[in-house]
Amino acid sequence: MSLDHHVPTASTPLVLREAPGAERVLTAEALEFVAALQRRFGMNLHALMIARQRRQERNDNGRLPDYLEETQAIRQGVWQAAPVPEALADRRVEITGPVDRKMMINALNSGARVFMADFEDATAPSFANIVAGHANLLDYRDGTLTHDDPKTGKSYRVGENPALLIARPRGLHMEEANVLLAGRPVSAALFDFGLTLFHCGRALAATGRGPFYYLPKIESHREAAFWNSVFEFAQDRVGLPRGTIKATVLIETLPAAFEMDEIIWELRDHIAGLNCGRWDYIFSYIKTLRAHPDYVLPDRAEVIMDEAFLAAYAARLVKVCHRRGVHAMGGMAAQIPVRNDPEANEAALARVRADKLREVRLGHDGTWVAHPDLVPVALAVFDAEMPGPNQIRTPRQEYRLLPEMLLRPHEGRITEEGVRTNISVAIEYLAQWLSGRGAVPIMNLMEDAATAEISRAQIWQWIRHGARVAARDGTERRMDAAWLDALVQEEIAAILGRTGPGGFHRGHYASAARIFQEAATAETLPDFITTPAYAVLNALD
Ligand SMILES: CC(=O)SCCNC(=O)CCNC(=O)[C@H](O)C(C)(C)COP(=O)(O)OP(=O)(O)OC[C@H]1O[C@@H](n2cnc3c(N)ncnc32)[C@H](O)[C@@H]1OP(=O)(O)O
Ligand SMILES: O=CC(=O)O
Ligand SMILES: [Mg+2]
Repeated sequence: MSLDHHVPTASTPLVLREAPGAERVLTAEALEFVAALQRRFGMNLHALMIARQRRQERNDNGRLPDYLEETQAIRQGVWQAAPVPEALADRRVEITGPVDRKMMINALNSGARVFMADFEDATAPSFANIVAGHANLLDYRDGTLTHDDPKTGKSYRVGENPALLIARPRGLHMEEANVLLAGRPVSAALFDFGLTLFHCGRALAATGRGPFYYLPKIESHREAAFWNSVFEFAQDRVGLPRGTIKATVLIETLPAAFEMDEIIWELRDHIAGLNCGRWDYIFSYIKTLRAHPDYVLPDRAEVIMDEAFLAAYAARLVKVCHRRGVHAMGGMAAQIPVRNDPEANEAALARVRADKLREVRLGHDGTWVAHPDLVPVALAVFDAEMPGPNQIRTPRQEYRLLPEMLLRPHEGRITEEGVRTNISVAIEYLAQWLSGRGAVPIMNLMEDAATAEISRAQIWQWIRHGARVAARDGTERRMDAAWLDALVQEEIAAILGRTGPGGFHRGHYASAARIFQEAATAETLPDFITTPAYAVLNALD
């Protein structure tokens, strides 16, 4: 593999690393497109990231999130977004997964209406993974996405009626460290969006099946306006009519939950819906309210969708979406099939079924599943409860969602089991992430970047506020850094016992434990665990 296909100049991006497939993905024209986006929008993005910090400082100084006064007219106005295209009218079950070749084919063939090809929560963003993901999308475009597994002898081909593909680029806070423009890394979000649009946009538009996107981790309507400008610029440049791109915005940060109308308004020509990204949302709740002792959450397992701030947010999302004529998508239950234990498997499926029933009855127009075996489970619920393609026009009793309802914490205990589980999940997940895997089964649950963020943020929050923990021996003790240190050492000993020294080293467990412990004991909660982890991942890649 050589980099001869791309000779850098001062004004073109410099690609620092080789990766299989790069000669097809990182063509001079495609890189020039990414560079054009970066030149035009890089400074705006920088300003938006500073605005995030400023808002967080205000939250840290005692302010609580609230509806914005200056956008009241948008919230109260009678208006709707541009109509959702026919291809997206019925999206009752969407499967998500990393941009791994075999999994993409499995997802496209899963029977779900939509497949979200995820460069974000489900993908560890090594350059190899990212470039391979983009190469897979090129093959999807060309009808050549096939895979022959030498280990199992299984052959994978995309079948008839594949799921509709929606791509999720990385979040606005991420950089692609391996592609520099004028000496600075380009935005990972612009990189992923730019490459997918440049390579696949026109082909998808010609079939009426795209280009469609999920937009992650947006924190404000200004960020939505940013994406809208990116879409307009990008469509003009590749020769697509404005309004061709349709995005579904994940409402997965607490600040964004207060700006749902405004986000739809800013993207009104380019939006198809909002989605309850519940896992990042819980993480964002902890992060946004990190300085406030009254908002400490109980064990992660007790932070459930039908209560407190999560129930209020889901209800608001359905209400706002339907008022504005777009889809209100549900989210991901963490349960996945349990192999070799029929009873545990049935219990997991029952949890997923109950979650999907709650969503469809609340008014959601579709939902997410993490695994092909869960597609029929979710489909059965939505088919039984949702006779039409969606519920956008189904009238519903609406009630006013006050700011305090969107902020109300769950009640429940913090237990030693909860503390130990968070430590174990965070270290195991980070080790897998550093090994190149972004979605992982741990203790029979789907874990990805969002769920792992909750685990590590909870430990930080409990230390910061000296939470009282119900210990195994029946006593109560305060969470502190010294106890965390002892528990991390125990966890490391247990992992070493399981893996042996070679496996421990190869599995990157020491780095994982260090990244986790530093983040959990930092003076200020670090914004994203994937930022320090990315520096390590990129050095390993
Ligand atoms: C918070 C959020 O952002 S949620 C969205 C992001 N997260 C995700 O997308 C998670 C997606 N899910 C997954 O990655 C996986 O299901 C995991 C990691 C949870 C479990 O993976 P595994 O333990 O490997 O699952 P399992 O062994 O049961 O897989 C069985 C088969 O289903 C396939 N499969 C499992 N999940 C998926 C998926 N989401 N998409 C496509 N195929 C899948 C496997 O590749 C495997 O295929 P094969 O039989 O052809 O080899
Ligand atoms: O991206 C989805 C989430 O739950 O986080
Ligand atoms: Mg998320």
